[in-house]
Amino acid sequence: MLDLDTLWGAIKDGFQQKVAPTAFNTWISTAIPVKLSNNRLTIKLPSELHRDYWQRNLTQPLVELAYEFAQVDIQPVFVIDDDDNSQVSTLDHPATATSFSPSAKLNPKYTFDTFVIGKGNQMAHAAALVVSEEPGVMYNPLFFYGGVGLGKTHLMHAIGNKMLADDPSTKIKYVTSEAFTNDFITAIQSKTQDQFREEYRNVDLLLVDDIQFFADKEGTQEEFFHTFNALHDDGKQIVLTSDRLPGEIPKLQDRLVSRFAWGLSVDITPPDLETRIAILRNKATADNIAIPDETLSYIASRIDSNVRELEGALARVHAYSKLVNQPITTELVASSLKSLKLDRRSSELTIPLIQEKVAKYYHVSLTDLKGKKRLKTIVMPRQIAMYLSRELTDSSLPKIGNEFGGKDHTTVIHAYDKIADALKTDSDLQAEINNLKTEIER
Ligand SMILES: Nc1ncnc2c1ncn2[C@@H]1O[C@H](COP(=O)(O)OP(=O)(O)OP(=O)(O)O)[C@@H](O)[C@H]1O
Repeated sequence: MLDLDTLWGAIKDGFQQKVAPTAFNTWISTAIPVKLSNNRLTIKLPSELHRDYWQRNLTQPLVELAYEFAQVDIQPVFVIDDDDNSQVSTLDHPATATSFSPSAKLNPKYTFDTFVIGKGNQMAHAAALVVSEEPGVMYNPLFFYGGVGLGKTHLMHAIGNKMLADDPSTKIKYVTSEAFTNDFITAIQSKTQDQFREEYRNVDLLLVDDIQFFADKEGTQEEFFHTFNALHDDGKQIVLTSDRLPGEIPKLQDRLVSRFAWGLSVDITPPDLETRIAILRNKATADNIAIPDETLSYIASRIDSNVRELEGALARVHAYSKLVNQPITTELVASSLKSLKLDRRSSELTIPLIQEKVAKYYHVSLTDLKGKKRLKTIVMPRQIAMYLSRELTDSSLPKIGNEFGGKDHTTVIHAYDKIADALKTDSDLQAEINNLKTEIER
């Protein structure tokens, strides 16, 4: 008869060989085996964070180590120390050790307080606030769309954080669409669809990030459709984000598109200069970085479309100033951005440069490249130039559209998707794009 202490001793020895000492001390030494019955091994962990880590990274090796030692398939069950409500999902479902994405991995820094309101996001911000105060009533679903790094995730988490602050018992689930898909696949593989449904339908607020990755995933869309309906019927709030409007997501089922239209869709556009400066100033204060106003303006003027890059630039400048042991000044920033090649994307790699190189490469005139002619010999280079503009610069979709004779951002998305799709199979095109990239980045 396999005894708990002997088994755990062997598992610990095994982990000692497998993982680095710090990891061992952090994750393994803090775990306490509680019970072994019917091959179910109950392990007590200090926090949700530990449990998430175990579920993600250590469950498989644990099962293997136990098998190696005792030739039994154990099913780990994690409970959290000193929390009576922490009887995690696996306990309620003795037949499996399936683990889905943890419930509310909200970033505590993403709150309404830390969000700077500007022209491009004020509507989104207001809608988010309304939803956080009266979830499931006004805008359901709330759908944020817009380019990368513009604060969609931040606002989504702010809603969750506010609801939790108002009522700590609120049940919230935040996942990316990929995590939803993975959970769904796990549920099918381990025949735990009921548990999956329980996880996703028994919440007050469901946040799904980047749903453009649902494109092409028929089965997942089907399941999400039912999840959506169940929550909506129950008056539970749903918040979604995507880089584009639902109708522009390729192969997104019509019934989902129409359901998403029940609520409110708000776009977030890149912040103007004043907002960028305010974001930088807030961030500098929060991180205790001493930096003159004119230097903040300088950084904000160099990076003009993506808040994530803006914050990244500040962090790098800060690190650089510590490295060279000098205070942050505009001169220091200029040289650090240069040495880090940080502003290359935004300053040197411009859309006009890309257009010029592409036009030359395919022997078409710049006017035609930016114009409206539908000749195949022109359309293809135009789409390639749009694709490269999105790949190589930080420009927003509307900005790219503008640079191509005032085209709509949906035209740019279409061009991008078309080329990205063709690149998967067309080796000639791959070679051409590679040549062009070398040409442009030279
Ligand atoms: N208005 C704002 N005020 C303060 N911080 C902001 C603002 N907008 C964005 N940020 C910060 O910029 C970073 C990127 O934002 P976020 O991750 O929310 O972007 P996103 O739109 O979800 O991007 P992606 O499409 O890549 O997921 C975060 O650190 C966020 O806190």
